[in-house]
Order: sequence, then C-alpha cells, then structure tokens
Amino acid sequence: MPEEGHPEIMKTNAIGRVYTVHPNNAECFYLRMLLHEIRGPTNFTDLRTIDGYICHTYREACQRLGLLENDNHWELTLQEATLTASAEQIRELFAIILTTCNPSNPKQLWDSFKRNMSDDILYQIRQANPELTIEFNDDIFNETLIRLEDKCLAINNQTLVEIGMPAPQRNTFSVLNYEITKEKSYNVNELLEYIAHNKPLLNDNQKKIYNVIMNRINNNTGGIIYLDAPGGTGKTFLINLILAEIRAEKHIALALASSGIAATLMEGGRTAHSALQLPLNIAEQQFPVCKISGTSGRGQLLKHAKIIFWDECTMAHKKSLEAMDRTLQELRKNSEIMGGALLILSGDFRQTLPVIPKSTPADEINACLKVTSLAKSTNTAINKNMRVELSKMKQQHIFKKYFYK
Ligand SMILES: Nc1ncnc2c1ncn2[C@@H]1O[C@H](COP(=O)(O)OP(=O)(O)OP(=O)(O)O)[C@@H](O)[C@H]1O
Repeated sequence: MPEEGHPEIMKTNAIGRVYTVHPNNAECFYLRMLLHEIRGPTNFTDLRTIDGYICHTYREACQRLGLLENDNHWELTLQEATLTASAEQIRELFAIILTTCNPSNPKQLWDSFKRNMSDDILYQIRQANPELTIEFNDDIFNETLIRLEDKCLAINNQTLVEIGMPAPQRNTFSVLNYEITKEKSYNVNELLEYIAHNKPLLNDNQKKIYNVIMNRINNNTGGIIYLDAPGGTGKTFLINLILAEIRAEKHIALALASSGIAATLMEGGRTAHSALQLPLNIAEQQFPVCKISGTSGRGQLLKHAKIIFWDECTMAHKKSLEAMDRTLQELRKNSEIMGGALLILSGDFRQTLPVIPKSTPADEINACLKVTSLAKSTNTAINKNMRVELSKMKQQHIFKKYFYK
C-alpha cells in the first residue's frame, strides 16, 4: 500500500534492509547499532535516551547499553608502551588505535594516558622557560591533542571529534607553530652547501629559467609559469635548487606533485591531493574548492608560500588547478590569478594526461590543464637531456681510460 502523499513509497510492517555502515563513519555506525536494539523509537532523541538520560552522542548511548567492546586490551597495550616508548611514539600508537581499531571509549583512554603522551611537550616548555615551575596543564594537553589530530588526519583523514575524542582548540598560533615550524626547520648550512655545489652546474637553459623564476620571487610577482620539461632534462634538479634557495632564506616554498613517486624526488615534496585537500570527486563538481580553512596549518602554508611547484602537472585534472586558484584567492584575499602566488607547473604533455575511468581520449584531452582558462601562463622549456649527457660523459671517460692509455 502506498504511503499517504508519497505514492512512490510503499508502506509495510517489515523492515526490508538496513544499510551497512563502516565503523569509520562513527555516529552513523552507532545509530545503526541502536536501531537494532531500541524498540519503537519515535524520533532520534528516543534512540539516545537511556533510562531517562539523554546521551549527547549515539556512541555514548551504545556505551551505556553495554553494546561496545571492552577497551581493556587497548589499556594494556598503551600501558606496555609507556614502559619503553617515547611520548611521540605513544601518540603515534594511540593515533593508530584511534583510527583503525575503533576503541569503544577513546576519551577514557585519553584521560588515562594523556600525561604519558605529553611528556615531551612539557619538557620542551620547561627547557624554554627554566625560570618557571611548569606542570601539566590544559594548554599542554591541547597541544598534544593537536599533534594527535594531525596524525589521525594523515592516517585516515579523520578529526578527533569524528573519532569520539575531545576537540583540540586550534588557535592560529599553535597551528602556525606546528606546520610553519616544520617548513622552516630546514638546516640552513646544509642548504647553503647544496646551493654552492649545484648552482654552478646549471646549464645555460636551466640558468635562464632559474633567473626568470628568481626574478619573479625577488620582485614579488605572482602568476603561473609552465615549465615544459621532457624526462631527464633536469627539472627536478632545478626545482630542488630553487627550493633550497628559498628555504635557506627561511621562507616557505611548497613542492607538490601529482604522483607520490614524483613527490619523493623533490625535497619536502608532498602529493597535490594531500597538500591541497582536493575533493576526490573533483571531476563531478562544477566549481570545486580545496577543503582548507584559513586558520588551518595548510591554509597558513598556502597563504605564506613564496613559491609553489607542481610537478607532473600534466596528470592533474584541470579542475584541480581551478580549485587551487579559487582557494588561493580566498586564502590570500587577492583576486589575482592564484591569489598573487607564484606557481610553477612542470611536466611533459607528451607523457601521461589525466586518467579518467572509462573515458575516451577526447574526455582526457578535455580534462587536461591546457583546456582551462588558467593555461595562459608564461611558458618556458628545457630540452637538453642531462641524463643522456651525463651517461655520455661517463662512457667517454671509460672509453678514454681503456683505449687511450
Ligand atoms: N646541470 C646539471 N648538472 C649535472 N647534473 C645534472 C644537471 N641537471 C640535471 N642533472 C642530473 O641529470 C639527471 C636527470 O635530472 P632530473 O632527475 O632532474 O631530470 P627530470 O627532468 O626531473 O627527469 P624525470 O622527468 O625523468 O624525473 C639527474 O641525475 C640530475 O642530477
């Protein structure tokens, strides 16, 4: 029989199907669990009401009903870790437990072990302020929660609240400290040594591009420069040199790449998807933006970056670049292209284009960076294949050694 006013919905006494929910989708998972336990609820609050008490979350209701596993083994695991592991290692372990093992009462585990997880932070603060008597306090625990949340975000892209933990107070100051300190903590002496060794090696072509980019940085001119560089022409070599130059000045330079392998070749490189928090279904969205807030660590990095490199950009969907443009304009409060930041796109359009499942070549070309209006960039190219040049030199050397003795 159809439901009144909704002819498309059929009315019946039997529940046909309750969708499966992954435990990572925590509150939905616990709601589903309660739906199987509580008889005749008439609203969502009914589901959370246990013995007349309205629980704040569905997880809490499940706990009160004794539906969740005992966390004893996680207590023992952490207890054992406290005997030998450092605070950083215990945080790492706790982050893994939180994100992959779904403990039933994470808050209780936190309360039991928060001191062990905050030891190093207390020590650092005491070292920095030897004249003060500092003990564990809420600020220290908050800093621990921030570091813990960063780990959870890196492992599973979940915030602590989503896992059922207390939310850290992320004021700009502490976030700035963590992300920006990380970017500014390069060893300047090592960087200067690297520059002194590699800068004289630049070939004419690389030197020309190096000068173009450094001029833009020195004049604070933003925009997009496209660096057309077939494999082996020394693009990574050039990028690493410029990254070192900027970082040696204690400025922020970001190195992004479309693939993990390319990211590992650049010093401090990360994948564009992770650094920009690009949506996974970017192709389906009309006006996508990066999921980065202005006060977050990543937001601050993008706001203050002197230069951003994006290697293997030819594999990126054009909407990724458009999302980055919108986000940078918003973060930097600047309506110029890329919010006035200097973006260097490098890659080779003769290699892989964006991969679109079940697509035709036309779809791939349509998703390509060249099709977006942002493609009106300054074009530069390097074409001398240094990999071949170097191997030629090596062969010449062997040849000389054995045949001209
Ligand atoms: N000017 C240079 N002097 C000496 N060695 C160089 C120079 N430029 C590049 N090389 C060396 O040439 C090799 C290839 O360079 P690199 O890896 O930077 O090229 P690439 O364009 O990034 O290549 P791919 O796209 O295949 O990753 C590396 O071993 C690098 O150290």
